Amino acid sequence: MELAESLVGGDAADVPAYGSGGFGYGWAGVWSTLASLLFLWSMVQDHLPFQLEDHLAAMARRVLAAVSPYVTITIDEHAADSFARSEAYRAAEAYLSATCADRAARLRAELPDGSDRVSLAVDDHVEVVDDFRGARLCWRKTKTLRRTNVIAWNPREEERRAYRLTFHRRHRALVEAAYLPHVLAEGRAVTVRNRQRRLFTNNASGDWAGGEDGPRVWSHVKLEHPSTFATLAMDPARKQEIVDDLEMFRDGKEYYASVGKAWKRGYLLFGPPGTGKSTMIAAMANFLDYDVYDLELTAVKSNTELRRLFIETTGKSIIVIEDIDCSIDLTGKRKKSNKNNDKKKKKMPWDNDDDDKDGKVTLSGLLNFIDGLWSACGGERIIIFTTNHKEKLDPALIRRGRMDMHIEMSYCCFQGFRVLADNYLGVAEHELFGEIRRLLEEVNMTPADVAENLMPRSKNKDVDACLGKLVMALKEASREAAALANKSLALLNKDDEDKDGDGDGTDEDDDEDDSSITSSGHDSDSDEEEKKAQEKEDKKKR
Ligand SMILES: Nc1ncnc2c1ncn2[C@@H]1O[C@H](COP(=O)(O)OP(=O)(O)OP(=O)(O)O)[C@@H](O)[C@H]1O
Ligand SMILES: [Mg+2]
Repeated sequence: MELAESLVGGDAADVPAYGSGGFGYGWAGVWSTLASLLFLWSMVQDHLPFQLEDHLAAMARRVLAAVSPYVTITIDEHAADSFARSEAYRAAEAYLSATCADRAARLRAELPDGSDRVSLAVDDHVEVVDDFRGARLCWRKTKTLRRTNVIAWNPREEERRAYRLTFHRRHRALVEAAYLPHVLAEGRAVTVRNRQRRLFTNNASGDWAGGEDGPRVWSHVKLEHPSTFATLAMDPARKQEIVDDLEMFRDGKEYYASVGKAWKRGYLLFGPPGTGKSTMIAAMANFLDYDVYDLELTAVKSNTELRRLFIETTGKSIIVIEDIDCSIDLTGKRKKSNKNNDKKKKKMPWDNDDDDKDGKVTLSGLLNFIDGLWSACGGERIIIFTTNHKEKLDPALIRRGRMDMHIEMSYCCFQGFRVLADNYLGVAEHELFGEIRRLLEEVNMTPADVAENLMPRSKNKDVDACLGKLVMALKEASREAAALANKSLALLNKDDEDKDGDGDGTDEDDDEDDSSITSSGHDSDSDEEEKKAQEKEDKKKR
């Protein structure tokens, strides 16, 4: 309605020649008189001072508005004092391209920035008629040259473009209340359908220097990952559950509003490396048609920066933090140096910082990012964390409401293998399938490894050779697993024998082992205390 209100400020002077445009109200005489007046007007225009000319033009508009049964609404390309294209203009353009372009005699082809698809728009000064609930609505794109004494670098800056919507005044209420909101909604939907999706990454805060349109906190490239749910290898029932959940989210705006929940949803993807967590994110983005914001948390220096990054994301997007356990100090305390840490471990922003110093991302900052008041602004956002070690994550971080759905990405099952075999080799059945099923039940192999084995080595897909290669790899993995199991068993037996030999059980090593097991309870208690103390400290700072 707000938009409708603002749009209805247009004048009624630019009424097109409806005698030929299809309105047919028998005003031919009036229009021909007007045409003569306009001709006369253009003749005298050049000889009048500016002020007088403007005055006469305003008067002519008033006279015309009084006698004409039509109303014209103008949607300018640029709102006053703005360089950016007005949203209403873009929506009208997208709406007309999608709904009325096929009726236009003259079209203009454009290749929008970063898109591969040519878009067709109604050309300047071409009239198209739209029907809406029995009302006929006439659209025309106009282009006038702005009169200015300033010489512009770019001649296009001189042009003033606008869409003019003309209709009979009896439809005015309908247009304001229903048609304009319809154009806006449809136009936005078309823009979303046609847009090139983007993959964003956060810039280091030192590079946030402001441009004309504000600081650039994110940079982006085209999102071109080809993964879909059809190509994702996993248990089909679980896959369907995820698809249903995503659909429910995407279409759930009213539902979320009705239950008083912010329109956002969190997914935790966990599992060993190579089981398809990142692939799943791409499949989700492709399914929902959302942008992806890949948040590199180690480049964020403070909770304030984190909030800023969130505010700068748009709706219809997935915000991803990969390997969350490696990106933040989940205990809220300072990390101890640990040489045995994961190979993926990244340098933390607080590594060289004093703990008491302000300016670092804390667990509570991250919790607020996901679930605080700010997280609700804008809506329609999905937040995804991935991890190889779910058990390392703070329960507060992954509780329902923050991470609503926990999805385990696991080793390749037979159903998953079938998807891969179909994708990579185009086979749905084969005599080796039975053996592969049996081996997959025995051995843990990631979908990444299965896929690599199935990948043909030449253009002529040799299905037998590829499946044979997989069988060999599975057998090899099975042998290795058996050897490892034997080795572990032998070590355990040796340990038992050592203990029996010691008798008193006061071996130093034993003590150490025991303490690491029993102290885990104590450690976790003191961890808990330290975490609470840290959170209090954070709150105070804020
Ligand atoms: N479930 C799967 N379905 C289809 N392809 C998969 C699947 N899992 C892995 N792959 C293949 O293996 C490659 C690696 O997978 P991906 O990067 O998604 O693993 P990941 O779980 O994110 O690993 P990491 O924990 O190391 O980040 C992908 O490019 C894809 O080709
Ligand atoms: Mg990954």
